[in-house]
Amino acid sequence: MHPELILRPQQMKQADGLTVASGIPGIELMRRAGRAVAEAAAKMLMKEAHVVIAAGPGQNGGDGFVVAALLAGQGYRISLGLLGRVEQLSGDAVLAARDWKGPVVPIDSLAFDEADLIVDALFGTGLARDLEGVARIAVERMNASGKPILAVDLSSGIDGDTGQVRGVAVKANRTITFAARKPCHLLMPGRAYCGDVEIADIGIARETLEATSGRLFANTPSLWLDKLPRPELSSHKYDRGHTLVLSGGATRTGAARLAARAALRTGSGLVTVASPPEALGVNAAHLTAIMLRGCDGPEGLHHILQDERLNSLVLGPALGVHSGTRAMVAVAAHARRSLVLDADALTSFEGLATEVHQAFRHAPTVLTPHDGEFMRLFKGHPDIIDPESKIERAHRAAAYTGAVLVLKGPDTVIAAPDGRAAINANGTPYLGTAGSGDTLCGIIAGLMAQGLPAFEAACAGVWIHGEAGASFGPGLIAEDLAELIPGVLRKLLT
Ligand SMILES: NC(=O)C1=CN([C@@H]2O[C@H](COP(=O)(O)OP(=O)(O)OC[C@H]3O[C@@H](n4cnc5c(N)ncnc54)[C@H](OP(=O)(O)O)[C@@H]3O)[C@@H](O)[C@H]2O)[C@@H](O)CC1
Ligand SMILES: [K+]
Repeated sequence: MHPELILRPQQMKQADGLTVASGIPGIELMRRAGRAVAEAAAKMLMKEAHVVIAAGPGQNGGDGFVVAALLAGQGYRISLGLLGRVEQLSGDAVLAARDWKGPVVPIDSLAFDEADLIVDALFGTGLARDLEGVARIAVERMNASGKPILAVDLSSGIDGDTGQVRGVAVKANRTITFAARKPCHLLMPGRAYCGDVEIADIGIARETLEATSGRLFANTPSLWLDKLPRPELSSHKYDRGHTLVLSGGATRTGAARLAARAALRTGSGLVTVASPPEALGVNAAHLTAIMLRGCDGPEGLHHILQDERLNSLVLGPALGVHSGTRAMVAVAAHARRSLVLDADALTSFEGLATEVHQAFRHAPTVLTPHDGEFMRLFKGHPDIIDPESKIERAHRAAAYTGAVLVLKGPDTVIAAPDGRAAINANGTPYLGTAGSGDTLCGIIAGLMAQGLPAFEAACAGVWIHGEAGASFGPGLIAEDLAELIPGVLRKLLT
């Protein structure tokens, strides 16, 4: 399978159509889909177990009929309930329903409480509106039963494209999807509702999936591994870039050091902390391999950047929310180095997004807001903050600023101004700890210092950060993260 591919519902429909046109009948695809679900169900069941199948009015329901026939043939006890009437079915679902020789009962008479396993085949990618009435009650009863639920394609009630709940949705333990993941398998809350997702190959060719999938990906190493820097025998530290991290004032210096250490651990050949004069003492007391320079405001930064070897900058963590920070961002953007902006560097532009309109299109720039920072930065720009899809929000912000957007959260989305986007899925709740975001900035800047383009650096950085956090688990603090980076890189590079 191709884990980086994601197909939006419309694109999946297109891939399905092309496959049928190439000579594989739709009912054959449906039978393969149903077989994959039946195989997964059988692995979850004892012999002669009772399987309750909720089938919907479309092709997702058709898959449900295939599952029913296959599992009945293997000796399982099946109850199948349909939303609507058999005569109302259309397309391949009609053929699939003919294969099922057992009774079809109205969905509201299904006894979910008596199931050993519930198969949710109510709605898939064709969900068109919020669940109401009988459909809504069926989902609520499934969830209330406490029985294990296996979803066909996706949890019914989840919007395949945005991952949002349409009124109510099935809390599935597991989902079998077909050919490729859909956005809802990675975006929250859909990811949580779908449970463990398995991709079943139903014979749709890779070329077809690639031709229809567009520029949205799952953030897996296959996206950027070939671009990850690998030092050669003849490499010199100066070949591996020089990252500059701006420090906050005397009582706010830790964030910059966290970012700086992460950049160094990620392979930036040299790293310097640029510190306000009054904070030089405290920074000096805590730095060893990382260098230190005094930097007095925007003019100081302008002066330091006369050194062309400083090729990657981190600006924002603990810098303070004020016009001085905005001026520093302007100097950095003007200097045309790789740039990572986070925290105060973003919040200082609260309500002033027009000041960053296309500001970053001349140099590789990555903005790393969480939802709150994103909303503050683009306040007054409903076209950017209102779309329901997180991918769309990130896309629009990237196009507006000319920067790569890392819209952080449990389902971090990375979007480039050229239209590429990736959804990350390896994050861990343990990353929600003070200083974790500073470390992420340092990783991304460290990768850009070594020549990785902004989008790949952001994707790789988010993934490495997630992997580092997950490898530690409970008790993780930001100081641990930088020390975990070598282990993650070792696995990627060897
Ligand atoms: N693509 C592929 O390669 C393959 C796809 N396959 C399968 O097909 C699935 C997609 O099938 P699909 O397009 O028929 O959509 P599906 O999700 O069954 O729902 C549509 C039906 O629900 C109805 N409806 C919608 N919303 C509603 C609501 N809120 N409340 C009530 N009703 C609502 C809607 O009615 P309408 O909107 O027309 O009134 C229509 O009747 C896909 O997920 C996968 O499982 C596999 O067989 C293998 C190959
Ligand atoms: K479903």
